Amino acid sequence: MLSQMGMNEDDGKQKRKEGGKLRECLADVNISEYGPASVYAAREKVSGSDGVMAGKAHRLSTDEREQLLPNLKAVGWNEVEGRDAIFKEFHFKDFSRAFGFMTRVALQAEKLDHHPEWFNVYSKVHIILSTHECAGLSERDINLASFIEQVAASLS
Ligand SMILES: C[C@H](O)[C@H](O)[C@H]1CNC2=NC(N)=NC(=O)C2=N1
Repeated sequence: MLSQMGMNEDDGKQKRKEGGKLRECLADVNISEYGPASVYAAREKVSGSDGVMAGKAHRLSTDEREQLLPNLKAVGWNEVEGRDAIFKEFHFKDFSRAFGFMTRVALQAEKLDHHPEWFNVYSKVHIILSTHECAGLSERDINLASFIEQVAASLS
């Protein structure tokens, strides 16, 4: 089977080892905490009667930006030219850690109902955050960026 895929026995062992690393990266992720029930419960908790997330995301004011953006810029986030959004490129030791990072962020994004725009190639992850509903940066982006920084720090 391995030879059909152009791999030898050692390659197979390496792939199995890397797969184990991915499982390691996710070992402390409590999936049940992010299960569908808790996702909808979380939305229920914050959404109004019409099911929309409470507090429509408003674009950050100038004062809010002056207060909130410097901390993110200090850890490598940058404003996107020509768009009201922020961007950061993350580098990990290998694909397993990069994908473990994305998995944890994805689960939280689903729980918050606020999702990143992202690109992954092997150990690199590019993330852009902006709020589609207000076509710009909102507090939801700041909150998600803060969560993303915590996960990245735990996998560095
Ligand atoms: C229907 C769904 O709740 C909305 O489309 C959510 C989903 N995730 C989202 N993610 C982002 N980044 N911005 C949004 O406005 C947004 N809206």
